Amino acid sequence: MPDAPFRRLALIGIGLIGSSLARAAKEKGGIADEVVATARSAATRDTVRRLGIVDRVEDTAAAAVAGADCVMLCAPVGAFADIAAAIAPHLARDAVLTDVGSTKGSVIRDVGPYVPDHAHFVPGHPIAGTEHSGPEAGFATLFEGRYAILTPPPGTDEAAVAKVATLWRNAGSMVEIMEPQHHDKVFAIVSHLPHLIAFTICGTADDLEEESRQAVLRFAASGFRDFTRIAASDPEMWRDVFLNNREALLEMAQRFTEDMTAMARAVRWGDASYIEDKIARGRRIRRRLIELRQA
Ligand SMILES: NC(=O)c1ccc[n+]([C@@H]2O[C@H](COP(=O)([O-])OP(=O)(O)OC[C@H]3O[C@@H](n4cnc5c(N)ncnc54)[C@H](O)[C@@H]3O)[C@@H](O)[C@H]2O)c1
Ligand SMILES: O=C(O)C(=O)C[C@]1(C(=O)O)C=C[C@@H](O)C=C1
Repeated sequence: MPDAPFRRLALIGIGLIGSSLARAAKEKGGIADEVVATARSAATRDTVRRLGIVDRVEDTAAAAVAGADCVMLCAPVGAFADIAAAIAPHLARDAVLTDVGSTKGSVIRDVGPYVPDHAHFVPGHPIAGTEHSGPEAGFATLFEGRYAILTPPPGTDEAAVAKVATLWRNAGSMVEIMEPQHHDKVFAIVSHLPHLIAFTICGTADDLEEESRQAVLRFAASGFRDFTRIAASDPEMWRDVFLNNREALLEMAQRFTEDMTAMARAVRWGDASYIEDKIARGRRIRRRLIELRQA
């Protein structure tokens, strides 16, 4: 097992992402010698105790961070400001505070002001997940071969950034450093908009009158099924992502709406070459993505 960059890791919130990292720490090593966790509800804390995936479960975030040299926020991003306010007075000297939130500008805005001078703040985002949530949904290999993006504010202690990078590399990820605004724009198009579209198309189908709806479910082929996989994701997490990447998401949604209107117009007027051209472009993108993954 590789040497761990941290002695004690405190996970604040432990669902799919936190529990996957806890499992990776136990099964792969190289993450932290000891993992402590807390969650908002007693039921989740009991589940985590029963699963035996961490060394200790604490009832409060303040108790979980005491004596930890790494604290990772793994709750929905809308809860980060309150969590940061609650844990700030309990952070150890030179503790590294990081997170896994899907938005980065909002996390820097909400958490940054609470970070005491004696601690280091290294925002992060593992680009790995599934449509499942909760501590039972995690697995140790989730981060393998995936990117982990870090968005440290200017002047962040380089040793702290290096330690968080080592943690993610040992979990199996490729680490990239990005500007938070650039991150939010990129993930608005490759992650947040696709989820918004999936939730919306399922809603559109569900709004159809009862008879057609039964047909929709009965004859749902893989195209619609692929959307329902994404649409099965956690409502609280995605509500927070949308509301905390509002500007970039609205810009991408606007561009998408314009492109969809153009496509609908081509269908209405029978513009075969426009339609074929757009479909061929989608196909090229899919092929390029597959080639990149194989490289
Ligand atoms: N699911 C994904 O695909 C994915 C991928 C990358 C990053 N993320 C980010 O990771 C974070 C966690 O997502 P997840 O998929 O693990 O969610 P999840 O729903 O599986 O788990 C969230 C956990 O946070 C806890 N929690 C909620 N509010 C809390 C609070 N106020 N205080 C303490 N704990 C609280 C819940 O009890 C649960 O244990 C989110 O910020 C999300 O944006 C998710
Ligand atoms: O694979 C999935 O199901 C995901 O939704 C994972 C996914 C994504 O959109 O790619 C979702 C949210 C993240 O912040 C990162 C990854």
